[in-house]
Amino acid sequence: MAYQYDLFVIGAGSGGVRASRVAASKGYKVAVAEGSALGGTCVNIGCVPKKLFVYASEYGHGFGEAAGFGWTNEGTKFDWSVLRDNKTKEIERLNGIYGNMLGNAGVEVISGFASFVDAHTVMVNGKTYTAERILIAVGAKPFIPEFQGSDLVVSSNEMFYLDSLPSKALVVGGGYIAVEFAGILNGLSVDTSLAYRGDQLLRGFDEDVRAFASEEYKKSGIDVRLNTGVDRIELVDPEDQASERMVHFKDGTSERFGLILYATGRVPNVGSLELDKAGVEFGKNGAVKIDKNFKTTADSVFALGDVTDNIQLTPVAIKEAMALIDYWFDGKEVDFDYDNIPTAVFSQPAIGTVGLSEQEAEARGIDFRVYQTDFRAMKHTLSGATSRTLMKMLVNNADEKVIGAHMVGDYSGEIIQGLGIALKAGATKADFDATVGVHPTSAEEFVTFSAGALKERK
Ligand SMILES: Cc1cc2nc3c(=O)[nH]c(=O)nc-3n(C[C@H](O)[C@H](O)[C@H](O)COP(=O)(O)OP(=O)(O)OC[C@H]3O[C@@H](n4cnc5c(N)ncnc54)[C@H](O)[C@@H]3O)c2cc1C
Ligand SMILES: NC(=O)c1ccc[n+]([C@@H]2O[C@H](COP(=O)([O-])OP(=O)(O)OC[C@H]3O[C@@H](n4cnc5c(N)ncnc54)[C@H](O)[C@@H]3O)[C@@H](O)[C@H]2O)c1
Repeated sequence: MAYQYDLFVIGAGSGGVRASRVAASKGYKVAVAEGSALGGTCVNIGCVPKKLFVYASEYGHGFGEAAGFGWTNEGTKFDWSVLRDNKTKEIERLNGIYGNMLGNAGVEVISGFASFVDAHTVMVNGKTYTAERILIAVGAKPFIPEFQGSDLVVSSNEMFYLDSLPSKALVVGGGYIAVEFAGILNGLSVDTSLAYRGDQLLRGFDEDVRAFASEEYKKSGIDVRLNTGVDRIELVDPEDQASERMVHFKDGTSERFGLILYATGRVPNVGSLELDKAGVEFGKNGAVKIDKNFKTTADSVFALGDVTDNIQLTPVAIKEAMALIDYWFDGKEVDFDYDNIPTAVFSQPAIGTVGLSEQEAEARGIDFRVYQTDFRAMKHTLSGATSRTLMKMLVNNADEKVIGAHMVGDYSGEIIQGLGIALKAGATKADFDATVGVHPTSAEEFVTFSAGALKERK
């Protein structure tokens, strides 16, 4: 049967743009449907605007720290609307670039939300389109639990377009988005509390990293409240939707906040797709089920990125798209390596991590040793800040390979990228030791770990 397209992609985000652009450049007739702005979560309401906000908030600490270096800065002021609107202009510029990129590659961009008619047909704005293959790349959306007053909170989506900044905010959650936005708000002089229901922030990260980061967040001015749950939320003035919110915590205390951000996870964005019409099965939270070649339970339908609820990172969605292209065009079975994916949390201080945590290495029964240090970075000898940097490295005793590297401190995100290459290449502790350091940096600690830094493990 003849189809209108070789490939129809649903969602022009990190994975969808890459898959459609490369497939078109290799000769496929491709269309992509996008219901919102081109570029998806990362470009519009994720990585990019978030990082711009992080830069903005770092100045909040920077002006104070500059005094120790001789600067006087009187009368510094922050105007939220300037940051928000300059950010939006930049994002609109990127939307245009994405449009051009897709157009130049010959991809037809269809504006609107798509849903399935069958395993080879989708509908957008009442019009049907047929394709030999369909790729689901619709990403994820914020999950906010339902409780009394849950309509009075915002998700990360709204944080990028707030009319004004509150003087006092509560962030609920303990993952990437919670700690990143707590840092942003705190740096922008908002009195910020971070409430997490568990014992420690950042579940899944190395335990030393979690504890160290948590302490550093406190030092930076965030009111970190662990084992803290919200019972219900009310408007302080029930007649005024814009009034402050009264948060009643589970321990019986109550407190007013101007803004409450819920960063309590993200779930696959499959609500509008009508997956059952295509015979596409999904599991927990709507995660589309795929095999190792990204094929769903329908032979003509594939899925990748956040909608599969695996590792929710932009470079992962992009690499998955490239692996799928290799499978389609070169018949290469996908063998995606989900180990050793470097990642950074752009909190303040930032966290960089690649490979195994100490707890993961233990759980895998590996015989390993740990080098660990924490120190005051040179900048802070004059800045007056009390913040410290943590570095940690795990080495497999069996083959001497470095199996994990972790850092909490300035530039962690930048530093961990290079270490990601080293781990991917199978570098040993001896390779690290043989590498000449870059002086004076924090990063050089990773090539100078000596026996003195061996951690005594229980
Ligand atoms: C606040 C925040 C900060 C983040 N920061 C980082 C970071 O610093 N680094 C990092 O690596 N990752 C970060 N992420 C995660 C990253 O954004 C995602 O992992 C990535 O965007 C996933 O790509 P994707 O292609 O799966 O989906 P998305 O980029 O989400 O794209 C999906 C697209 O599909 C569209 N869509 C949905 N349904 C339909 C439909 N029915 N029809 C047509 N279109 C549809 C959506 O509008 C969207 O544009 C962040 C996420 C958030 C929320
Ligand atoms: N720098 C980055 O690369 C970056 C930045 C932001 C987001 N992301 C990606 O986006 C994903 C989603 O981020 P996220 O922070 O929303 O999710 P997350 O899964 O990292 O964290 C969710 C947090 O909410 C808590 N939570 C869940 N349900 C709750 C409830 N009912 N009540 C109270 N707390 C609850 C969880 O315990 C957890 O701490 C991340 O896992 C990450 O992959 C990456």
